[in-house]
Amino acid sequence: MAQFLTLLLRNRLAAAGGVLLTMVVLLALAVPVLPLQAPNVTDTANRFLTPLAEGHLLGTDHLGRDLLSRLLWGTRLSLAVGFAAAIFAAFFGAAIGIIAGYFGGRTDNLIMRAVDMLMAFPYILLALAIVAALGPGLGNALIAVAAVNVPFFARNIRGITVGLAHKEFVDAARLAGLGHTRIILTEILPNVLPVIVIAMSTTIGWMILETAGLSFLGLGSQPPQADLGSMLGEARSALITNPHTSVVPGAMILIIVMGINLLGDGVRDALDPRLRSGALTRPRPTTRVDRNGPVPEAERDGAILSLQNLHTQFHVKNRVYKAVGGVSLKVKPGECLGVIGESGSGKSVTALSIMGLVASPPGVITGGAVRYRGEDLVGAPYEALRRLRGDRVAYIFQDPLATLHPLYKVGDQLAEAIRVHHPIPKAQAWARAIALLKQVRIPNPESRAGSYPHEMSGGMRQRVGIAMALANDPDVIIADEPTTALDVTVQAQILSLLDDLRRDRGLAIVFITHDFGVVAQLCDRVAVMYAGRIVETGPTQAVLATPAHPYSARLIACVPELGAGRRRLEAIPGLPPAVDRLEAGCAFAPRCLKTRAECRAGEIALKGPANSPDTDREVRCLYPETAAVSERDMP
Ligand SMILES: Nc1ncnc2c1ncn2[C@@H]1O[C@H](COP(=O)(O)OP(=O)(O)OP(=O)(O)O)[C@@H](O)[C@H]1O
Repeated sequence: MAQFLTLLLRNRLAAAGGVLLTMVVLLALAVPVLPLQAPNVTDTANRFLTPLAEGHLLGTDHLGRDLLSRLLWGTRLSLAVGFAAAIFAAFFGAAIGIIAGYFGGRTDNLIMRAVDMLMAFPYILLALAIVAALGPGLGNALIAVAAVNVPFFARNIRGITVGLAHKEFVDAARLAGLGHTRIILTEILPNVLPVIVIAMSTTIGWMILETAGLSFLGLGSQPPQADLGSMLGEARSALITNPHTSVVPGAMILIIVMGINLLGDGVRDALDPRLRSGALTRPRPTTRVDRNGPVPEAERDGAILSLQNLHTQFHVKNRVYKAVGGVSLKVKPGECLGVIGESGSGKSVTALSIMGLVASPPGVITGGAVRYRGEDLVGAPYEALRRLRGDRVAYIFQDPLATLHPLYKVGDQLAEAIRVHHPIPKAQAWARAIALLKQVRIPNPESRAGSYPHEMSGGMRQRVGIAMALANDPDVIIADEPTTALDVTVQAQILSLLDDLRRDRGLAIVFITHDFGVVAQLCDRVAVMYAGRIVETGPTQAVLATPAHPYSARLIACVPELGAGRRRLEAIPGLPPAVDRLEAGCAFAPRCLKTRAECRAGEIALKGPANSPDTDREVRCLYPETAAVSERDMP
């Protein structure tokens, strides 16, 4: 709640709307105790007094009634009716939507067709018909306004509920034997509640306007009772001669509706952090580039892909998340580079930055270069990146279910991936798709090519993702934890396939993983990441045997060893730092056992361990583990 309020208040417009609305609501609540004149007492001798007349701050209306008093009493009534209508509409609409979405089938069909019928009438006509049937009066206007808004809530909430009804946690509740009512109340409702609140916050203003509209037509509040709409209706005949009588209630409607809408938008943003961060806006086809420093010079080192001091950040409102803070990596043809580190260390963002795939907003590449065959890809035109993506540089993503299209057969998706870059006949692409499925050890590939992603197991989908990466015989594969969903036998087969490809075809692989076993098996070199930076890099066997950075050492000590007997696994105490609040010095210092004052001051360079003859090893530490040197020096 506190976080919600902080987010809401940070939005200046929403805060202004909130202040405006709170003032109006407080004023409306205080009306009975304010020293106001009676709102309905007529005084024809003092008709149409202008504002600031003696005893009448806002003047009088056509019957000499005090406008200020009528305005405040009318505001109180309009607010009460608007809020009540919104609550009724939200309650009944959400209940209908949840029932239709949860039970589905015939129940859904019956309810939604009835809702469609209601929606088929223009809303004002429907409201008029309801008031005509029930008779004029504010209570009936409230019912009419609530009724015409029920379909809006019902449709919205039904859509969300359909998506939730078969989610794993709802199925789990069902399997645990919970009844429908309990599931709806404990599993569905908490998930749709924010949507209901958001929908309410954005429709209350509209409902106040609709109620005012009915009163304006004489169908809402009845004389002498004042609400904002009826005041406007009565002032209609004097619009030209005494405009203040219409301006006063009109201005109040404007203030209320504006206040509610500004606050409503703020509530929506605060309840949906993805909207705030820009994650729901359509991302640009390439990551935004805003390089502050000079572009690093190309190096002639035989690397097919090299990252030079790459910086990628997320700009969310006034916060800057430094997800990648100056990463330099290189991989040669036929080489496999492992990137390892705790969750959140920036491995995936580094990988996505290579082809400009970090979503913008909120992602921005703020420095460095990414060179493929010497060409800098940072800020390269979209067409150039599109030609490389999936063809020369391919990705295997972490979550294959999220990347495969649920409505197309996997064979078609593979064929499409090929035909996007190589316009070959469909039949030929289909045959290649089958060959690829075979290559990634999918049993019965001819029939499996005709399966939809949901018909496959997690491991099979993962292999389809791998097949798609191999589809165009790329030069570089960037694999982001590609074997996590695979059992050890299939994992071993896939690793040996990748290994064969790099040896036979010179495929370069950047392999992101948490698994040291995989790194040891496949990677020539390894880079250890922490808080968006490389803290150690070197040949895999050397780093695993004698880690130089205390973080690498402790990370390796966390790995259980098969057949190593009983040994205490040393978890690393504490948590990785938040990348929007990185302190000066070593980011690992708060968790390190060897921290000294100088570790927390200034930049620490990535360089070869002191006294080490090994130029291929680098560590970002002032006091690296000495074993890194001494053991390697042993004969
Ligand atoms: N849209 C975003 N807005 C703000 N911060 C983000 C966003 N996406 C990622 N981050 C931050 O960037 C950092 C790096 O995330 P990344 O996904 O690269 O981690 P990772 O090392 O790949 O983790 P994992 O192993 O769990 O996949 C994290 O601190 C994460 O919170």
